[in-house]
Formats: sequence, structure tokens, C-alpha cells
Amino acid sequence: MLVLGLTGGIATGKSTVAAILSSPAYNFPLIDADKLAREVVLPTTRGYAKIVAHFGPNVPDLLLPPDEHGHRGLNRAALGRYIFANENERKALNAIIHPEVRRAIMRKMVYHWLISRADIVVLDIPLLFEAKFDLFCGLTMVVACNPDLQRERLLKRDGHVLTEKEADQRIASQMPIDDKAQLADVVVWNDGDLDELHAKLATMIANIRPSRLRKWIEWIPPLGLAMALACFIRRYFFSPSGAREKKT
Ligand SMILES: CC(C)(COP(=O)(O)OP(=O)(O)OC[C@H]1O[C@@H](n2cnc3c(N)ncnc32)[C@H](O)[C@@H]1O)[C@@H](O)C(=O)NCCC(=O)NCCS
Ligand SMILES: Nc1ncnc2c1ncn2[C@@H]1O[C@H](COP(=O)(O)OP(=O)(O)OP(=O)(O)O)[C@@H](O)[C@H]1O
Repeated sequence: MLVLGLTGGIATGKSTVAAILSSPAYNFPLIDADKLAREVVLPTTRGYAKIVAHFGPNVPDLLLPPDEHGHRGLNRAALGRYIFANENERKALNAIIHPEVRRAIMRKMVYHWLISRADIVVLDIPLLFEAKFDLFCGLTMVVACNPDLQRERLLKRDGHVLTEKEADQRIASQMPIDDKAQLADVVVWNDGDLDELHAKLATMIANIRPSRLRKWIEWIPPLGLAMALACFIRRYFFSPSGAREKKT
């Protein structure tokens, strides 16, 4: 099973690519880190309790009004405004959420390896390199576009909840897109229209599909584990970690 780590800058088009790759044209299972990051902070979770304890004193509107079960979910807009304006607090939130997300991703990977037996599993994760999740991927793919277009897409999509300043803060909180492109095994430039994107993906996927022989070798648990370990070691020792340290 090839784990395809899919990343990019905010609003460069990761989710659009993920939607194409999980559509019937490809049918690749999708692990969505943004979705998992929401699940691990639902009321009653350990992540939620840590966030309330850490951010409650400084973010007065951190909690939403109670729902029908009496649970007060996180006010994500308020938390986002606070952490994207404050680098140390963003790191504090990452330190609470990322270990939980990492565990959830590992569980999903094992499930897909043992149960769904997919050729390729797509891991859609905005902070692939910053949070070092790339160590667990057989191949990394960055979806990039020029920064003006990225800002335009972000404001068009989220302009009803983000001011221009907040949009710029979110972009600035991530590793620059050119740095991500340099770290990636494959870069998809998404500056054109959707038809162009579909065509580029078709070519790329045709080039990376694992061979039938490789799939069978990986399916034998000791060999599959050995190959996963070899991949981890290759990434750990030979990936260009200098650029990776720029933003965490
Ligand atoms: C701050 C939060 C509550 C804001 O929630 P909101 O619903 O407004 O945004 P959402 O979660 O949909 O994220 C939108 C995009 O923001 C960017 N982003 C999110 N968190 C971060 C972060 N910690 N650092 C940099 N960029 C981030 C990503 O590109 C993401 O796709 C939320 O983003 C969060 O919990 N972030 C920390 C967890 C995290 O790192 N998630 C990314 C995947 S592991
Ligand atoms: N090739 C394209 N042509 C036109 N619009 C596009 C294209 N690719 C993406 N978009 C649009 O740009 C916006 C951002 O794309 P998307 O939501 O896929 O980004 P993302 O990288 O997943 O963002 P985030 O990090 O916030 O999750 C969306 O509104 C999407 O419809």
C-alpha cells in the first residue's frame, strides 16, 4: 500500500485534489487530517479538556452555547483568530492536537493496510512537513499555486468568516509554498482550471501506481512492515530537514 502524503498551502487546492482522488475515477481511500483534527477535540475527548484548560483563561468566547446534550463545543473561529495571531499559542495548540491526530492517522493506516487492501491511500494533511508526518509516507505530493492566486482563493472561499488580515496571518503561519515544493517528491501546480488539474493528476497517478508484484509483497505482513520501516528510515535520514525546520 502506497501512502500518498498530500499537502500544500492553505487554499492551494489540497481538498480539491483529495476529492478527485477519492472520487469513483480513482476510488483511493482518504485520510483527512483536518477532519481528524476536528474529531479529536470534540467535547468529552482528552484534547478538548486540554484545550479548555490551556486556552479558556485567554479566549473568553472559546466555547459555543450548550447543544441538546448540554455539551459546549469549541468556538473554532475564536480559537483560530487567537492562535493565528500568536505564534507561541499556535505551537501550544499544535502540541495538544498533533499527537492525537498522529495516533488517529496511524490507526486509519493500519485499517487500510489490513482491511481495505487499497493500492494507494491518500493522506490529506496541511502540515505534512511542519509536523513531520512525511516520515510515514511512501510518496509526498504538494499542491501549489502562485501566492496571489492562493490569497484570492482563500478570500473567495472564506471571506465571509476571515478578514484580509486574518487570511494573511493564516498564510504566514505555514511554511512558504516554494519550500514545501522543494521538499516534495511530486508537485502539482494548480494555477489553471479544474480540467487542467484533472489531466495533470491522471498523468501523475499513472506514473506512481505500485506494480502488482509490489502489492503482493507488501501484503505479506513481515515484508510489508519491513518496507514501511525502510521507507521511514529513508525519509528520516535522507530528507532535506533544513527547510523543514523553518516553521513548525
Ligand atoms: C485553529 C483551528 C481551531 C481553526 O479551525 P477552522 O475550522 O477555522 O479551520 P480548519 O481546521 O478547517 O483549518 C483550515 C486550514 O487552516 C490551516 N491550519 C489549521 N491549523 C493550522 C496550524 N496549526 N498551523 C498552520 N496552519 C493551520 C490548514 O491549511 C487548514 O486546512 C483549527 O485549524 C485547529 O484546530 N488547528 C490545529 C490543528 C491542526 O494543526 N490542524 C491541521 C491538520 S493536523
Ligand atoms: N483549479 C482550480 N480552479 C478553480 N478553483 C479552484 C481550483 N482548485 C481549487 N479551487 C478552489 O479554491 C479554493 C481552495 O481549494 P481547497 O479547498 O481545495 O484548498 P485546500 O488546500 O484544501 O485548503 P485548506 O488548507 O484550507 O483545507 C476552493 O474554493 C476550491 O474550489
